[in-house]
Amino acid sequence: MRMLLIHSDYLEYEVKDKALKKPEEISEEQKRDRLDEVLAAFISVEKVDEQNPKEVVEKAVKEIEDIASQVKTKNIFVYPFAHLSSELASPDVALKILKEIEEKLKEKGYNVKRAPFGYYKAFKLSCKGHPLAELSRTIIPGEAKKE
Ligand SMILES: NCC(=O)N[C@H]1[C@@H](O)[C@H](n2cnc3c(N)ncnc32)O[C@@H]1CO
Repeated sequence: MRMLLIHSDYLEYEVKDKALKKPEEISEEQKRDRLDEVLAAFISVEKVDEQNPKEVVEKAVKEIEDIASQVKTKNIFVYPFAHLSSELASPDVALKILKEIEEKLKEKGYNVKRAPFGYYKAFKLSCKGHPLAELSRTIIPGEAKKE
């Protein structure tokens, strides 16, 4: 899994078009949304993550919690982003993993939104520019076989 984490004054998106034949079903409200004072987590779920989704979810949540506490925000935007890797997981596995990251963070008391999966979206972001405002993480499941 590859994550780009941006601490931002806000993130807002608007769904534009389908990017998959069968994108995630969404309500009218989910077609656009916004969160202020947010840690945006742009996530590419990778093929290797399919070997141990549970462990990847746990590691991703831990990394996001760690950074959220450093930048002092409880607002998290989980954003599916297929542009950080050339070895993407299947959409079904990717969506399942992203939903579990969202759920785990909510269980831990974070205010979490997740952008819709399988769409092209316009988005606006206002990076805060401090030294921890732009970070990236690579997560590999421990038992992953080295090919
Ligand atoms: N910027 C627009 C966009 O990325 N759209 C992506 C994601 O919303 C989602 N998607 C598909 N596979 C994946 C994956 N492995 N990891 C994350 N998202 C995925 O499906 C769209 C087309 O690839």
